[in-house]
Amino acid sequence: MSISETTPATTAASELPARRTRCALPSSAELKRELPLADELTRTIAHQRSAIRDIIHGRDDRLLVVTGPCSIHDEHAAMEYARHLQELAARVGEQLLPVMRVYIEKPRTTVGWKGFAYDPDLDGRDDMAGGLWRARRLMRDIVALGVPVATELLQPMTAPYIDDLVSWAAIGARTTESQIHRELASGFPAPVGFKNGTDGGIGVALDAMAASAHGHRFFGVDEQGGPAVIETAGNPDTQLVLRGGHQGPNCDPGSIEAACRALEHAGHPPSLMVDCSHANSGKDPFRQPEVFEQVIEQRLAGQQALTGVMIESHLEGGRQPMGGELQHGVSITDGCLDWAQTRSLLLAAAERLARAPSMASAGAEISL
Ligand SMILES: O=C[C@H](O)[C@H](O)COP(=O)(O)O
Ligand SMILES: C=C(OP(=O)(O)O)C(=O)O
Repeated sequence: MSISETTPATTAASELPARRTRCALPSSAELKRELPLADELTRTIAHQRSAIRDIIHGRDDRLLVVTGPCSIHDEHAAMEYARHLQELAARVGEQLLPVMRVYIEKPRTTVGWKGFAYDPDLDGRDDMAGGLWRARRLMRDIVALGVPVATELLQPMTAPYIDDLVSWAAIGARTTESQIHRELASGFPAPVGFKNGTDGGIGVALDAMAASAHGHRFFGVDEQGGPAVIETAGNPDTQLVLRGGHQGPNCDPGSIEAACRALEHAGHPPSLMVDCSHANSGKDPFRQPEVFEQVIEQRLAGQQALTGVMIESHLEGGRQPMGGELQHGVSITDGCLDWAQTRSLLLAAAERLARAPSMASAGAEISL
């Protein structure tokens, strides 16, 4: 369902003021009080973040695997996926560190459904208070399974509602160049991946890494919801994410080597993630395994800069339009690879990496 189907733009333009307050929201401190994190979960998340930092900085040679739906739209399906990932992680944990995509906001090229945090009931009412509450509860339930959570940081105001739950965050291709998102990343308490721009240019992501490594002061909202000057320390744990661009993919060995040279030139560590979806797969979700295989081949050939991979994956493959009766476990945004194929792909990769002499875990057996 697009926004234009729920809020007629012509009516809004002629009968409503250009901007108005629709309703109040709880502050992030209030939501965190309503849905608190137990000390044990806080420790689990600290451990997950530290494991991801170790991978990004080359202290742990496992492959970080950020996998999960393009967007969350159904908590039951998301929990089903999380339980599958929990089971798989126990089998591949020596070689791979699976992290679940729990994307509650979607950047749109023009207009469209903006995600679970905005419109959790998929009915155009935009119950954003309910969306934040349900998103926080869902992330907490997923972390309680021991599955680390990844998300995209899009609207700076939503981050404080979930920042204690996320172990890896992305800044998307449409916002990597934005100063506001670099400031946000500079104070985010977990590693952050910057995507290359939609045109394929990696310069904006390298600049973003440099900008977010610095501390910033900027206009924001404090935990109580009041206007405030926010001060950040700078985030040293950032990573380039290659997602392809208008000219096509950028995950071949030549592009990876060029990206490594550019990282080195900009003074960043040689560590990057390949997004198997988006322009790297020509937006065909079923081509993600080819891209994934390219990453594994390069790792096995000694390319240690490839520290992470991203897959858009759901219980079932493909995508479906919004509106009408929805099929369980099928994406309503970008097409996804189905869980069965995702599972086989990850088990086979773990098996191959386990046999690679350069891996710390060489020799470990994966039961297929
Ligand atoms: O990953 C998701 C999409 O590619 C991104 O949100 C843009 O979507 P759109 O082009 O359908 O708006
Ligand atoms: C929107 C996404 O990606 P990108 O920013 O690369 O388009 C995404 O991963 O959901």
